[in-house]
Amino acid sequence: MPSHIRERAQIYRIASIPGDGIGVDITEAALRVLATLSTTLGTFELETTTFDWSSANYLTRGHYMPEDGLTQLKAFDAIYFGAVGWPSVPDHISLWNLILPIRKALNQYVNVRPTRILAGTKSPLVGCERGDLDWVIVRENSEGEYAGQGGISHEHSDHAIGTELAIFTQVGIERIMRFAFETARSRPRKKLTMVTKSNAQRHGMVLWDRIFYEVAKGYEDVDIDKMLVDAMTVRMVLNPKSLDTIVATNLHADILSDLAAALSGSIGIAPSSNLDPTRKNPSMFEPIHGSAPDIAGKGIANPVGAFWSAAEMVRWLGEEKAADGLMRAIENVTAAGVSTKDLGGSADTKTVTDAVCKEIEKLGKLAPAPAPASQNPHGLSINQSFTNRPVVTTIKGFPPIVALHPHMPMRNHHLADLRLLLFALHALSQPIKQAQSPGPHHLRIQRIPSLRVHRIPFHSHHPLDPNLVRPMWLPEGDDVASLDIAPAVCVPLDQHLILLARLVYLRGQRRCHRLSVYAVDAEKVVADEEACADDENSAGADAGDTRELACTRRSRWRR
Ligand SMILES: NC(=O)c1ccc[n+]([C@@H]2O[C@H](COP(=O)([O-])OP(=O)(O)OC[C@H]3O[C@@H](n4cnc5c(N)ncnc54)[C@H](O)[C@@H]3O)[C@@H](O)[C@H]2O)c1
Ligand SMILES: O=C(O)C[C@@H](O)C(=O)O
Repeated sequence: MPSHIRERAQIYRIASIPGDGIGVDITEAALRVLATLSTTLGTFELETTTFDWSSANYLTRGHYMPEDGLTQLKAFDAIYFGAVGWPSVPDHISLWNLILPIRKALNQYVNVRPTRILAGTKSPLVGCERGDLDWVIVRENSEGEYAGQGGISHEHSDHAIGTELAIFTQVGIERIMRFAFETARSRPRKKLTMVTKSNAQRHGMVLWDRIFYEVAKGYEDVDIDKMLVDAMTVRMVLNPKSLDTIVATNLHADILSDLAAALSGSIGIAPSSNLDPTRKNPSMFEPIHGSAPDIAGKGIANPVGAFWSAAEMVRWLGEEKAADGLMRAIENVTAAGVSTKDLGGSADTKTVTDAVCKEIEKLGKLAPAPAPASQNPHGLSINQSFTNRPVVTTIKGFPPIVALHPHMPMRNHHLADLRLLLFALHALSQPIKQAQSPGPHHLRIQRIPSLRVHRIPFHSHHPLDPNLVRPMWLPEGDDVASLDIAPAVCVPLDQHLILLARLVYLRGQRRCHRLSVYAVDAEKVVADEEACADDENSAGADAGDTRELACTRRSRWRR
């Protein structure tokens, strides 16, 4: 890597909610493992804030979250959750005052629950070997029996009536189906099984069936089948190999995923990701188990599900290699037979955690050096690897360059999705400060914030397809005066097309110009953005020639 280029570790802000019972033990263990991962790899940092929202505090304060709890969470890049629920508080109070409002308010409409038999562990199913059970359950996470509709009338009489209304909407079903198809398509077997109960439940479940087949038309490469949930339990036990990706309603998938976890060895190993695929809100990662009051405080909870959830969080944040490393470390430990009682071992939570940390450190020593950044002939330097994580590269004399390829589970086939590009704009609209060292020309971004953007009533033409008008996402708090996105300059760089664009917007009272550089190829969308200036300073910053532009920027930022 040329000496004038430095890569900075990416910083992510994590909200940690340990909750109750073993949620506290496994969250502590997971944060330790994450800290070891971050220190060992040096490619990312986590700034963790812990919230003491628990049943014990509910009993003393009268609430789990404060009134602005959900707003507070929105400021983070991701949420790490332990478990909630304690015998002294009715379960529907704990669930409906903490975890369910988070899932709902933060639009986490997908719950991904992978299950497989980890190295060194055994399924209770006779003859079921590693590889015979390798599933991803996609749980609809916002509606069904969890919609919160219903009530109790005549409560204190012999005629009490309780209703629990299951709500299924076209929008809700379609979006989960698309996510499930994309998930199935991304896996080697490209196989999706849809689960309902459309024989007995003749409205919402029938709608599920219909939409499943409609969405399937766009995924002819995915092999599909449909099961009734009762028969599905039989198939999971008797023919686990016949399944791969599974999509089911909120309630059905909740139940099936506990069964799946048990069939893969223990509920203690199973992870989950509550995702907002739009990435407008932080997603939440948690093991699927509860607070396990029967073993709480004994230090014997299996932390593997918590570690796996942490790996999924890191992956969602874009740190693929770190996630793979963490999974390797976990499986090296299970393969060595270091496991808790639920998996047939005798280790406690701390022993397993220590072992995983040691494995991470060992793997860190073997890790190859990061790929060097490439320098294009026009003076713009872009990280060559175009990985899924945001890469911040600082170049002496230039503002930082950010390469973003947000990990989009919904594959976007458009070449340059403006939303992604504006993520980069938003990232750079955060305070950029002149570093104290190493020199006056060295600029850096303090952090990449969570992608808090809001939709504004504004549309623009797609840069590559003038007929395609798309909604835009803009930096929070900034008013757009005008937008000028045009492929004025196209420079081929390693098989990537570089487009320049100019965004003019108001920041407070100032009028700002922002020049953007987009690197695009057929499969990836990478936004590479830089240069923002007050109006009076931006003269000459026209997208005429890349080399000239680079020079303009250099002199402007040197002042
Ligand atoms: N997402 C959540 O926060 C969540 C999920 C499920 C249950 N809950 C709540 O948790 C409380 C207890 O629920 P439950 O008993 O039905 O389910 P649970 O998952 O807490 O426990 C079920 C059984 O599995 C064992 N177990 C769970 N996790 C384990 C681990 N990591 N290592 C070893 N053994 C483990 C427990 O000891 C228990 O025997 C309830 O209040 C419930 O509402 C919360
Ligand atoms: O969502 C639920 O029903 C609570 C718990 O079972 C879970 O899966 O998180």
